[in-house]
Amino acid sequence: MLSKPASKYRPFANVDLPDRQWPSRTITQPPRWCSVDLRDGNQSLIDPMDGERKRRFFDLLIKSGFKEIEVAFPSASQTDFDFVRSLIEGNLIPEDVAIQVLTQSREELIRRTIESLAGAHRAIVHLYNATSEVFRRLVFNQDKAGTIALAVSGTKLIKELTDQHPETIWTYQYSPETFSFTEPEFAVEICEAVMDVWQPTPERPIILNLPATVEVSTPNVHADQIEWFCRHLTRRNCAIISLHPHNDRGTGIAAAELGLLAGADRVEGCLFGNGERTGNVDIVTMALNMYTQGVDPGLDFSDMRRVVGTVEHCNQIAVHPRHPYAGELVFTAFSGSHQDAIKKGFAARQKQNDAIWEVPYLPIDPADIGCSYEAVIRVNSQSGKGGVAWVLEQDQGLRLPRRFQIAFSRIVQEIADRTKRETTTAVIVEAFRQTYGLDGSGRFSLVDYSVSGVDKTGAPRTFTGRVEVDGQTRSITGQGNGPLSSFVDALNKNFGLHLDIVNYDEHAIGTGSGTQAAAYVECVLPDGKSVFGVGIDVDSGEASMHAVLSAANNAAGDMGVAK
Ligand SMILES: CC(=O)SCCNC(=O)CCNC(=O)[C@H](O)C(C)(C)COP(=O)(O)OP(=O)(O)OC[C@H]1O[C@@H](n2cnc3c(N)ncnc32)[C@H](O)[C@@H]1OP(=O)(O)O
Ligand SMILES: CC(C)C(=O)C(=O)O
Repeated sequence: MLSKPASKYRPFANVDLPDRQWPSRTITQPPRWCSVDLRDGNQSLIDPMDGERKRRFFDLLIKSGFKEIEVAFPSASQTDFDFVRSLIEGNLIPEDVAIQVLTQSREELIRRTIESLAGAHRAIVHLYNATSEVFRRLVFNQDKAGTIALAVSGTKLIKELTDQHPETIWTYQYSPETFSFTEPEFAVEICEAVMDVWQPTPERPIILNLPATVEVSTPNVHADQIEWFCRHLTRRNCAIISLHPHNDRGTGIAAAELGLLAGADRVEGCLFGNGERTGNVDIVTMALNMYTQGVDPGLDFSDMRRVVGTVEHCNQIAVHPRHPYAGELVFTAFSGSHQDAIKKGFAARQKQNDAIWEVPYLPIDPADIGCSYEAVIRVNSQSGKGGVAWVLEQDQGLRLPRRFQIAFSRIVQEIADRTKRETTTAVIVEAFRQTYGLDGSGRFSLVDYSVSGVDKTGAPRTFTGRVEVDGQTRSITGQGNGPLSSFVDALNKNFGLHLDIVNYDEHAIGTGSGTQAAAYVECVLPDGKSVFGVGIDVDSGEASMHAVLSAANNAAGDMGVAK
């Protein structure tokens, strides 16, 4: 018989909320953020952080603008306890930052937790116990009353102990752990019981943290759960509703965003989504998502590479190269049509000169998080002319005319196909220099020359010069209306070429005393084929002569030039 794994699972029951309000709301302000990297993130690591790594992470969180940071589970280990002490005794916590610590509802653990906080200016004591039916039955062997009693007894003890230390500004946080699969009525009931003990006020609210300890439903169900909870809690104005989504179904961010629409005030999560199993909600992504909607998240990730480096060091886990906003490849397009659109977007941006960001395929300006535009386009066999042209412009300041781009991109495409790997900037530049003789590899080189001046009769101008071809110097002359046409005439006559210039372009490279000129020519041959040439020189006249010679070198390869 075929096994049917799907029959092992039950669908998640929806919340009864037909008049839900959240779908028609938008996020217009950031939540209160709380980083739980040093606790929930830390407890998921193969090797939990030592004091040095915790300290580096803590400093990063402060720099990034977090005002609430869960720093430890002090009763878990001496390392965690000592870390809390080191922050307090070392006076390392800014006045406006509250450190948060987690504890189970067990007397000895609570006492140790409060002990760790002695002397803190501001502290959030966070108590949890699991409330869902399956945990009550399988893990705690407890009924609902017993589960409430555990939360209430822990809250009473914390109240008693914190009341003995009025020098600290205390906030109390309670988490009905496994909220995401707790009966909504019971979640409200247990939180009300905890509030009855703590007696929060609008001025001194309690934090009710509603964790998706395991993500078990679609994000809309999570939003319904949060809205239902907010609407049924009797003293809503005395509570900060906090979210703590995990990412088991890969929709932690969506759940958190919809949870905010549903009325939550606060979000707990980790940078880059570290955490148990598939992680906590990723605060970096959530914050930058807000950015892209014109909402200032109130967190600073403007030096993203430094943030990534520190987090990788502390967690000893690499941030994925495709991680939203932060991955090293997220601003890089390899494919031709993406490159084309990005290039056009940047060109339009230079002209439009306003503050609105509108570059196709780039939801955020890389500069906003400290990234340059250099890596926005990289070239491989999936790339097109726009990508190759971008690389040459960024690296060499060259702005190839459209038909020139098409011709050169075929050469790059051939390299990419042959090597079957990324064609780096260095390889593209080298291929360009070689193809157009900028490296001196062409058969022809111009030794010296002069062109007769214009006279009043309009007589043709005469090119007289010496050209080295295959190691031998030859004197040549030719006539034309200008320097270029007379040079072309001389080359055609003396070497059996049949060049006809059909396009000419030039532009400056750089500014000031280092300015150079780049000149591009396209010539057609008798068979209708085009050959291209480029010349670069401080003098624009010289640049154009070199461009013609470059085209001649390419034509010579094609035509079997007479010696
Ligand atoms: C969803 C979350 O992230 S919750 C946070 C989880 N984080 C951690 O567990 C990391 C830190 N934890 C630890 O270091 C240890 O678990 C400690 C120090 C807290 C406790 O260690 P131990 O005393 O050895 O207990 P153990 O780890 O086996 O925990 C299970 C016991 O705690 C009880 N328990 C679990 N949660 C709670 C709670 N919130 N309140 C009271 N008791 C609890 C269980 O019922 C079980 O009791 P039992 O042994 O009588 O059956
Ligand atoms: C303790 C709680 C908030 C938790 O970490 C979880 O439920 O994931």
